[in-house]
Amino acid sequence: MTVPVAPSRPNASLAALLPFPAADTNKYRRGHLSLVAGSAAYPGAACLAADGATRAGAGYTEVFCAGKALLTVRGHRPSLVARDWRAWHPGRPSRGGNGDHPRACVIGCGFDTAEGGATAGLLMETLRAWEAPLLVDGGALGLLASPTGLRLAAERAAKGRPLLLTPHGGEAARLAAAASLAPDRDAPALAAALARAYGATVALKGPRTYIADTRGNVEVMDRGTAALAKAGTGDVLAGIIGALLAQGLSPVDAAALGCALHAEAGRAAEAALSALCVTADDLADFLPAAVRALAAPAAADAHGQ
Ligand SMILES: NC(=O)C1=CN([C@@H]2O[C@H](COP(=O)(O)OP(=O)(O)OC[C@H]3O[C@@H](n4cnc5c(N)ncnc54)[C@H](O)[C@@H]3O)[C@@H](O)[C@H]2O)[C@@H](O)CC1
Ligand SMILES: Nc1ncnc2c1ncn2[C@@H]1O[C@H](COP(=O)(O)OP(=O)(O)O)[C@@H](O)[C@H]1O
Repeated sequence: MTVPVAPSRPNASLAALLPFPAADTNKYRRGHLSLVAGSAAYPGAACLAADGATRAGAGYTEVFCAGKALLTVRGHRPSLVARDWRAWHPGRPSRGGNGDHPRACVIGCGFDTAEGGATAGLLMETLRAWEAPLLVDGGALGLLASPTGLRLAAERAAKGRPLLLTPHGGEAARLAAAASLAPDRDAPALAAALARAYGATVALKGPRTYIADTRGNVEVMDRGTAALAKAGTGDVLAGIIGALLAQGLSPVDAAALGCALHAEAGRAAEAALSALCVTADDLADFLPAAVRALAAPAAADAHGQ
């Protein structure tokens, strides 16, 4: 089974989506990202996602993590606001209302499925009650791959509440099995089928990343580098895309721009550090170079025509 795939967007279209701040903005108006991430086993994933989010422009990044991860997250960056995830209440209305105070939530980076009940409860309650855009990543994708997850995803779609999934190949296989999708699909067809089954925008990650929307459109992002094939780079990507959602981009635009920025940051890191030595910890520091690569008029390379 094959589906038509649109090519990577040109630089000019991506650059037009960059959410540079207005002169009279404030930290809340710029976008408030709630990052429900970081178990006792994987506190680093919350730190990596928060690095991506803050560098990608979120005005306020708030991490809700396991109690045992709090010290690690608080010590990672002074600008991060870190709270115990028992204080996460997805049904509470946001301060300032939606228009003046745009919000998004990323859930699942560093969720440890062995933690079972606690993380499953966080995901299911967030699917049910969180009205603003929601990105599900990492260990939460394994929890979503269940009859309850499928039902809550369908209920979100029926209410028009945006959902975005960022699986790697292993996580996509679990999501497909839970939705009884035949396994013999190529990556673009799998992304499209998952988008339909979960009523979500899907960025199926890999050497090429396929972004499928809920109407059956699929586009590829093929600017990456094998330097990105290291633990934790996906957590940084989730934070970047979450920050773009919080700044008002639609799920498909946030995925397209976020994946392109992540890939450009990987290439800039590779140029400085070599493909061997790049780590996920480096990526956020190369996001400024990625922004410049997309935004500069001189960046009209093969992707920019
Ligand atoms: N520093 C940290 O704290 C890190 C935490 N992480 C977290 O660790 C948790 C588990 O994530 P993992 O991805 O390690 O484990 P998973 O168990 O979710 O997935 C890995 C399994 O999927 C299979 N697989 C198939 N196709 C794959 C593909 N294209 N890419 C990767 N794996 C593929 C692998 O063979 C492996 O068996 C997540 O919550 C994640 O966010 C990881 O992101 C690594 C870094
Ligand atoms: N060979 C490759 N070429 C380009 N990009 C890659 C390659 N391998 C992995 N990536 C990218 O690296 C990231 C890995 O994400 P993921 O598998 O979720 O890692 P983790 O769970 O460790 O954070 C994805 O954005 C993926 O597209």
